[in-house]
Amino acid sequence: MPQEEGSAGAAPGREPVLDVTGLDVHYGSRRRRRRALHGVSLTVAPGETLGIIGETGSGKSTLARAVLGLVRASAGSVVIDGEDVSAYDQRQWRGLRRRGVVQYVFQDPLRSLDPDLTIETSLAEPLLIRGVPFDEAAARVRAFVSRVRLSEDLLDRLPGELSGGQRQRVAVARALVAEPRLVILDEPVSALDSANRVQILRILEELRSDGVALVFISHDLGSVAGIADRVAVLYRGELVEVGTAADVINRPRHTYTRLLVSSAPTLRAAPADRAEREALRALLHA
Ligand SMILES: Nc1ncnc2c1ncn2[C@@H]1O[C@H](COP(=O)(O)OP(=O)(O)OP(=O)(O)O)[C@@H](O)[C@H]1O
Repeated sequence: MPQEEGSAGAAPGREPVLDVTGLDVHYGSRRRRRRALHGVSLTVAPGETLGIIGETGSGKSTLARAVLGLVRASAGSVVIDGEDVSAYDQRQWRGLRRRGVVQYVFQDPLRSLDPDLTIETSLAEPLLIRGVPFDEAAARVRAFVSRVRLSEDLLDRLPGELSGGQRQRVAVARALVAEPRLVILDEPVSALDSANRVQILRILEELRSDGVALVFISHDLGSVAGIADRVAVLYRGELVEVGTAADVINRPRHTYTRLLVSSAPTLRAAPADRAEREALRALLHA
């Protein structure tokens, strides 16, 4: 099978930051055991953004959790920045997180931010944990705040005193301030209005030049298409198609991808009509 169809390989010659091979994840036990991911393989290179799209229940969050060590895989391996983390215990995971190698941004920024810490403390924390001296951390926080287009006036506030868009910018800043190698963003713009959505996507686009690898998860192909170098399509726990964003949109190969593209009219000059979408759905469920 050609590589682009089912395994998201990084560009040759660059050591991947994330290398997932043959990942299986199950939930439940015995008769309630259910497979959530099957045979997922992907890599993400430094400075690359991989978009992962799929409908609700396709396994996107499970993939993120497995990469972050929050659920245990039943088969396969996860290598982050050259370290095989598949068999890490809790202590080793704590060490990896403390070093700030991998960061996570949730759809709801309140989950990424401690409600009792000021924005300044939240942003400084990842740096202080890594041993950056206080004055240097404060200076880096101020520089980063302007990169994510937030006013320094917000630094003294609590997360509850910010708008949703401001909070998500803080969450993105917190994930990136300590220069991680890999950031996983799980539906980071889904809860935002279109102006804030565009702003966050622009900020991420700019920060990519720092060489961080981004995994951008969404159910919406439209949100991912503008930012991802490559797009991986997850369907019922399996990667069914991987390619450049342009290829996936203009030449979708899998029936499910064709349905996704046809359901996102802004992506195509001539959107599919209802009859075409019905026909694709029938084919998918045949
Ligand atoms: N803790 C859990 N226990 C049992 N089953 C789970 C658990 N978490 C997820 N699942 C199941 O695993 C499958 C994949 O779920 P997952 O949350 O990864 O999908 P998703 O693509 O992120 O969906 P959404 O877009 O709705 O967040 C679903 O069938 C879901 O019901």
